Amino acid sequence: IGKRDPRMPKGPPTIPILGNAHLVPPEGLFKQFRSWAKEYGPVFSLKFGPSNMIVLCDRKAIHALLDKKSNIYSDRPHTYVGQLLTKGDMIALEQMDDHWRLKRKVVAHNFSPKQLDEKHFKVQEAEATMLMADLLNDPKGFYNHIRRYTASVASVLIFGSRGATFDSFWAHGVYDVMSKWTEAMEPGANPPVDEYPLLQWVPLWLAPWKRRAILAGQTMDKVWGEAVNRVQKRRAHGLRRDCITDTLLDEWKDGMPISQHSFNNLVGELVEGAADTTAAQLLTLVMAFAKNPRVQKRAQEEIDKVCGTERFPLWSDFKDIPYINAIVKEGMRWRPVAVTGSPHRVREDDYYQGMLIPKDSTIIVPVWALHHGDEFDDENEFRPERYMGHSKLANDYAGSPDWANRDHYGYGAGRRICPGMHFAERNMWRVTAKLLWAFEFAEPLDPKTGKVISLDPDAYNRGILQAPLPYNVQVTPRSPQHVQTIKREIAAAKEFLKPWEELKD
Ligand code: HEM
Repeated sequence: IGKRDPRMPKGPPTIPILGNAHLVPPEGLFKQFRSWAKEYGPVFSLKFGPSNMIVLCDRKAIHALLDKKSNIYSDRPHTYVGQLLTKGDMIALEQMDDHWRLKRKVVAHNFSPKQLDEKHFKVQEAEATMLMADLLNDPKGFYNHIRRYTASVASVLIFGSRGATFDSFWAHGVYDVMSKWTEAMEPGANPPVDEYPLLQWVPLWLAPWKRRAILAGQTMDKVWGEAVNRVQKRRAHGLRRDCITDTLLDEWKDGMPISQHSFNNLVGELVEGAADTTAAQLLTLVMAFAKNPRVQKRAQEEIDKVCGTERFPLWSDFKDIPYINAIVKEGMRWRPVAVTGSPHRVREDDYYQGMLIPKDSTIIVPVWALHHGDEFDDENEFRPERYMGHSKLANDYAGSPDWANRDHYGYGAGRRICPGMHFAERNMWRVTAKLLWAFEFAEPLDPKTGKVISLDPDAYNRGILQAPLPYNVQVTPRSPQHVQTIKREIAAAKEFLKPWEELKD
């Protein structure tokens, strides 16, 4: 046990029983992947007791395996902690079976480019106007205003209720779930229970990691149970709203093809997928703007030429303001929220360039390590210019056979690639363009000395999803004309969002 099959890709030397388990740092495994790739080659392996992990820090290998052989590379590793947390009901952790296909279809249909560009965009536009209004009224609260925006857009589309302030259940509920979820699931934060199943029998009182997972699951059940209850209560009063949960409840009125718990988690998971990840990337961008006035200036020059001060940038300006797309991509490269991607599992023995990839190996796309490899000059610099040759959206590159030209791996790869990416790309483009059109972002000043307080670009939370820890920036409107234009649009945005106002009990 713990010994590497010599036919497998190379990796760090193993010790009996543990294999490489003793080498996993309690945090920062995502950075360690880069060091190991440099030492053992871009496709390397790790042993955790009897289990195998294959890390693909290599564009060509990702395409050859996850994209081209997705029929065998699209399961998920079994996770005891994930099971404790979700009771098996979570699309992101499920095996590639009929249950997963049914759920994936719901997501793909509701968040297709067509649905987004013909229907949902109006919600995104109106909420983005409200975000600008929030930043005008309370610039210091920008951190939660951005988190409110992403949660509220998702809650409108999914539950038919907006979170007008961060205090609203519809805005903060998802963050209550996610903070517990990401801590409980961080690679390295739990004992290797999947490799040594005996650990499952450690009693609860001796296993804080188990208690943490159960607690995270209880929070999840409570929040999504309440969300669905609120929808059902509203419907019992004859109030049907235009949203995904109502549509599914109508469609499945004669019987659900999944359990109630699975349904609650499915709709909840969509808000989870949408809110925290997108907010993390947007908060990364705001920090990058404050630290890089040059980037803001270049973007604003492009935006001003197209929009002036009289109107906001719109999605229809996408082609005319190419720097915004480059900024969004550079944010995904520089600080990808899913630092180690989401693990896949291979169904059968396979070979890559003569190396054995044993059945049931966990396959990792080490997103942060790929994005900080030697192919990027000054990989620690935030420099959108590196993406100026990539004028398309992420899905165009992910679906292309030209693997060498892929923009980034922030949404994963293969058949499990993020089904919310069309939604995320549009959210990020819209908000980034509008924020830069309206505001200047600068690092904060020390009130006593008047000196600039430099923001720490590495101050991120731990966990499988990493967002900047709360920080301060100065947010200043660019001109009175910009302020006037925002104010002019607020009434129409509020009116549009009225049908999704939160109901009072
Ligand atoms: C910037 C925003 C986002 C990022 C960076 C992101 C990233 C990811 C990644 C890395 C995966 C795993 C892919 C893989 O296994 O290879 C994933 C899966 C998933 N994402 Fe996203 N995501 C984002 C936004 C969204 C949105 C807006 C939604 C929902 C509308 C969503 C829903 C999902 C779901 C349901 C899965 C699981 C798919 C499966 O296992 O089949 N995500 N996402």
